[in-house]
Amino acid sequence: MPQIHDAERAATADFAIRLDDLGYEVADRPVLSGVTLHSSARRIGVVGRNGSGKSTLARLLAGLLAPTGGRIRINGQDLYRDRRAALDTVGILFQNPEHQIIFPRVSEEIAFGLRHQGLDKAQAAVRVQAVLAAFDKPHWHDAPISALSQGQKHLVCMMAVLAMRPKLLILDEPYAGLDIPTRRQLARHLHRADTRLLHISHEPADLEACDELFWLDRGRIVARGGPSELLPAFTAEMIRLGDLDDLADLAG
Ligand SMILES: Nc1ncnc2c1ncn2[C@@H]1O[C@H](COP(=O)(O)OP(=O)(O)OP(=O)(O)O)[C@@H](O)[C@H]1O
Repeated sequence: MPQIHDAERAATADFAIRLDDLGYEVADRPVLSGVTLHSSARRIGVVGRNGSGKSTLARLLAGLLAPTGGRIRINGQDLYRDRRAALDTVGILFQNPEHQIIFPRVSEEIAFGLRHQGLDKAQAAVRVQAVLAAFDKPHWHDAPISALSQGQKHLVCMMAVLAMRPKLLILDEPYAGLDIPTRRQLARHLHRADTRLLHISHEPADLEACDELFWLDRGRIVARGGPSELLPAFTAEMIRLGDLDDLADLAG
């Protein structure tokens, strides 16, 4: 039905990621070069092998790093310069929950970002209870995070980020090292959440549900497309590379 199509387009068109000729250098060495990516898709995937620049791209998108060249706009905003807008716009989940978690108890960890967003203590407490209830974990309120498993720590990070109601959630390989049931459970929670996703991974299976994909190779976007065309091509190339005996790429 064309009306639904138009309505869907209008709903997604109001949120856009625009990267123009983005570059990032460390000590004169390019990590990302000439990255141009425009998308209003609800679930965007970025696939690339180890060292292709994925985590750097995630941090740039979240406004945690400043580009050394080009321009990034998320919803028209420069999130590196406008930290307040960044807090309200983008959440990020990292590979390792230990890099994200600061506080000893679950409720404190979830409340932290909310207080930064400007909620007072009572408002944050209400939001913490609500998110714990939504994930069926009210009994985790005072739980010491150090006693949780790796998968449970990932879930705490996810709850803390989603409690802030980001418009865009960036996933930087958050499922690495988790078993299949845990990955599937976390993925199900995420897909229920009312947020756009930008999922970064070297694992094609993580990205099958994306609407639009970008292939990052040696700091450049080398292909763009839907999962059914791009993921088989990526997998074939990874197998081809894996069959070579050349480890030069791992030398850094
Ligand atoms: N601050 C930095 N200092 C030195 N080198 C860096 C820095 N940040 C990134 N790099 C280099 O840039 C390249 C891309 O790193 P990045 O972590 O973004 O890749 P990645 O695709 O996320 O890799 P992986 O999948 O292995 O996590 C690597 O060669 C890395 O060593």
